Amino acid sequence: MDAVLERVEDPELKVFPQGTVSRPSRAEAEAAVRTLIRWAGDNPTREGLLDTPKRVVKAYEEFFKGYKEDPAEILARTFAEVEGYDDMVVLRNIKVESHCEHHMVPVSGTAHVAYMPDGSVVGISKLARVVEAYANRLQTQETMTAQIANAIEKHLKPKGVAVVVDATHQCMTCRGVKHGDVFTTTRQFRGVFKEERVERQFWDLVRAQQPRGGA
Ligand SMILES: Nc1nc2c(ncn2[C@@H]2O[C@H](COP(=O)(O)OP(=O)(O)OP(=O)(O)O)[C@@H](O)[C@H]2O)c(=O)[nH]1
Ligand SMILES: [Zn+2]
Repeated sequence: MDAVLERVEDPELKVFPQGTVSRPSRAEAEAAVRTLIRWAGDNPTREGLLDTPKRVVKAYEEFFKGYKEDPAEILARTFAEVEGYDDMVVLRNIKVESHCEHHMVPVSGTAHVAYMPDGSVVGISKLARVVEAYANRLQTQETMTAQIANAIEKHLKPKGVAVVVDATHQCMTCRGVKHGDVFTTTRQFRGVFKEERVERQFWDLVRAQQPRGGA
């Protein structure tokens, strides 16, 4: 009989995304990897595979560390001393390494994140950290894009937010339909970024080819 997953608040986790379930032990997670190795048709007790469950579980800790990160905390510190700076802040080409919730295989790409400050600004690295916090969880690209926009909107309360994610899904390139080179683009424009003029300025900045390392 399938184990019944009960919804519990794990004290080790700071964030409780919808449906968070009781967390198995490391030994249980390693045993699950041994099961998958046997399912693939190999022998988990042979020398080359002996330490693999340990490595896979360690890798999972890294891939899914976003569940322990709290975007509210990441965006908590803002700076108001900006000499009245009142235009958009755009971070282009933030690296995105994620895993799709349907196949748990890599999704790789980039995100462009912008916001229109309303008085104060946030440390720019924090925007990249918010992208990572959601990328390091299981979700669809659409969900991740909306989550990033929602977090910035909720915690920074800017005049607007724009998030564009461009990514390839290995579940489409390495298996299934096997269509390589397909990029999926998802976008969320909120507040003033819904205005055509502001959206155009955003795209102009995203597409601007500035020399790297230049002034
Ligand atoms: N919308 C969306 N779909 C995704 C994302 N990641 C993976 N998918 C799709 O999720 C779908 C799952 O479809 P299913 O029919 O349940 O699974 P499947 O049999 O493995 O599908 P195929 O990939 O077509 O072989 C597939 O079409 C995937 O391409 C994502 O981030 N967003
Ligand atoms: Zn997938």
